[in-house]
Amino acid sequence: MKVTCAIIENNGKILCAQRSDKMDLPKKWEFPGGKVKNETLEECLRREIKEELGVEIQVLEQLPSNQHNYSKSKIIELIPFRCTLQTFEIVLLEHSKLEWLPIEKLKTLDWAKADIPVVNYYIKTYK
Ligand SMILES: Nc1nc2c([nH]c(=O)n2[C@H]2C[C@H](O)[C@@H](COP(=O)(O)OP(=O)(O)OP(=O)(O)O)O2)c(=O)[nH]1
Repeated sequence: MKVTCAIIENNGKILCAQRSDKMDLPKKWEFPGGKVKNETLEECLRREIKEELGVEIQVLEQLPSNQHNYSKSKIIELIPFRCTLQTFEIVLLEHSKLEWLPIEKLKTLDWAKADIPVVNYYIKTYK
């Protein structure tokens, strides 16, 4: 299953989102995004960010994907993109919490397993 996610940068901080109790991987931190349907990766990302946060984004670049096998039936290819905001009124529509963190603090969160290599790559590349 392909999943896109947005590493949204603003004022030197990165938007991190906590999954709600109703989602799978409850309470885990992630980058907002979701499953790719019949659309391009960028279309998926823009659609998901609008659905989850109510904002428009600019997509800057695609970063290396990471595959993680949560179980036999749940194998995720997480495809991250660096993004910025085009509109700024964020609303919490699906997640339980949002945090804007500086790059040095990203590691303090309890990330979904598939995100850990993505976080590590981002820190190594952009700090
Ligand atoms: N969005 C997102 N999902 C992630 C990340 N890391 C990670 O393991 N996942 C997993 C959690 C989910 O099992 C899957 C994404 O599915 P989802 O439920 O968020 O996506 P969706 O909005 O398309 O879901 P649905 O309600 O249409 O079923 O990928 C991440 O950083 N962002």
